[in-house]
Amino acid sequence: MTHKIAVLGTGKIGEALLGGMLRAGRAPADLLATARRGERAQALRARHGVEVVTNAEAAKTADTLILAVKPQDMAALLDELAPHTPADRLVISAAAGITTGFVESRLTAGTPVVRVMPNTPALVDEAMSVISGGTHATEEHLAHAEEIFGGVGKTLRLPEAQQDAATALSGSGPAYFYFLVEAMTDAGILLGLPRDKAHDLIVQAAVGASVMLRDSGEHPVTLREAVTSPGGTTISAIRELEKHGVRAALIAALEAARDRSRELAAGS
Ligand SMILES: NC(=O)C1=CN([C@@H]2O[C@H](COP(=O)(O)OP(=O)(O)OC[C@H]3O[C@@H](n4cnc5c(N)ncnc54)[C@H](O)[C@@H]3O)[C@@H](O)[C@H]2O)C=CC1
Ligand SMILES: O=C(O)[C@@H]1CCC=N1
Repeated sequence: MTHKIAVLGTGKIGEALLGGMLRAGRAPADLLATARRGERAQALRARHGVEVVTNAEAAKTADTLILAVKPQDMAALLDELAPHTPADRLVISAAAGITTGFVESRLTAGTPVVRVMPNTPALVDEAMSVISGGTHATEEHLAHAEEIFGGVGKTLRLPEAQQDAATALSGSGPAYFYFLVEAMTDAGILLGLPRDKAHDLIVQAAVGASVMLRDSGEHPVTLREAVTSPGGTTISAIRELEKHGVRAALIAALEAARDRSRELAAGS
């Protein structure tokens, strides 16, 4: 019997995962999706060729349920699923803040739950997915989650106590880089460059820097020092970044994201 995987709540991250599982070679017939609105269900069928069913149907039919609704919608979804979800289902939650304990407490006792924090580069198979097991998750369940999320990028196991921090770093992380690109493109406009050219210059600088960060084996400080010529342009820019407290701003920003993840766990 083939192993069926259902994505429940197929929004931005759910659809990214669905597409990734298809690219990784899973047959559309081995996947299910659920959606709240009819037009969304139709769009998912048309784009991915998967069956879109009710949450109850997904819980009855699939062996693995990936829950990708907003944290604020999780309690309602779990209440809907509980009567239809046998305890042998592997339940994977991708929601920020939501603990495995929260999910376990609303499902049949003994249900294995894995918490995963992916990110949107799953769309291009460059995701970072941080994985933690709940009370009843075995090595086999964790390996299965790694196999699913490994199809769209890298995976890393961390203790669940570090998931809120991981959410601040890698879950939200891509947004910080988009924000920086946006801001630096504005700087290009100020310096008189056309917007499209400024965008291309900054994006390629970001891609080049990212590949070097990943592949060179060098520390970021070493890489930055290699760009920073004595008496040159880069150090003039770095002085302004330090003067404006950009390092402190980033530390405070990620701390705020971590705190928000904790608040979401509390249901606010
Ligand atoms: N967007 C991101 O970069 C990341 C998001 N996440 C997590 O993924 C979850 C979803 O986030 P997004 O995809 O950004 O939000 P989204 O709003 O795009 O997707 C949520 C989807 O769930 C659907 N939904 C809500 N209740 C439902 C129900 N009872 N049955 C079926 N469908 C239902 C909504 O209609 C929507 O399409 C959140 O918990 C978030 O914390 C995790 C990592 C990264
Ligand atoms: O902003 C959010 O809450 C979600 C979780 C991580 C990335 N996006």
